[in-house]
Amino acid sequence: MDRKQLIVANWKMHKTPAEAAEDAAAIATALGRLPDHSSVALAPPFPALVPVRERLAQTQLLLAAQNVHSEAQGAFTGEVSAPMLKACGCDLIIVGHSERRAMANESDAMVQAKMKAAFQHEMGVILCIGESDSQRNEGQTFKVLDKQVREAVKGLSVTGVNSLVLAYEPIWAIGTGKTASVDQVQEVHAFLRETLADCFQTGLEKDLAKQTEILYGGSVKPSNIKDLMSMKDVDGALVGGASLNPETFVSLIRNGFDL
Ligand SMILES: O=C(CO)COP(=O)(O)O
Repeated sequence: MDRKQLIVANWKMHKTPAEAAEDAAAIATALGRLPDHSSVALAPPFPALVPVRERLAQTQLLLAAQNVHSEAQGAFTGEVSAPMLKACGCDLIIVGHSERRAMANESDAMVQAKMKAAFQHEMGVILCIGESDSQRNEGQTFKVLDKQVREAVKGLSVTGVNSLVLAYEPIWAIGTGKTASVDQVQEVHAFLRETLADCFQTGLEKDLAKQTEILYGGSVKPSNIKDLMSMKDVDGALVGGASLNPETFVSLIRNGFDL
């Protein structure tokens, strides 16, 4: 069983629905048919999900949401639930992004509940984890990541493991232009693969955990994606800034997938 390659555009709080739909169509047209085992997903802001989905019909591109609430419905002003995102045509949900952990105080327990909601409604999860600058400088990187992974996947079913993608995003590398070195990234990804397998008991779960795609995120650009993806345990990227311009993002994908 081979791992797949995946490159995801996280558009964060950028683009109106019309702009997002136009850019999605431009990306899909420029890419054409993708090789087997290589996928691309777009994560626009909530209001753009449906228009982007419409433009992605008949294409292989996947649609991702940037967040989800753990409950299916209720008095949660400003929140969006998993069944709503499913109805918008989402394939994946980004959960636990460091910006949400910092801005909205999302705890590991909340992240876990959000993941469960996504799986219950048959969507995949891109689980973001990563250490801060001070945690790395204090030698806490592996301890922090170990806790984030273990707390998030506690009680996860086989189906859950099967629908999980990890995204290692060191906070100090997000939007800073400071990319982690390929050796730093490989070291962390290998650690994450082992840690994830160690979270499960059965052979099947452990095998699935070892096959989990692990993406890197943090100042990924067309110029560094090839080197990052040449590392053994790097299966793709979660891209912020360099995904906003369709031409730049398409060239990043071409370099990453060797197209
Ligand atoms: O946070 C990120 C993707 O989720 C990374 O953002 P940048 O690519 O802008 O550093």
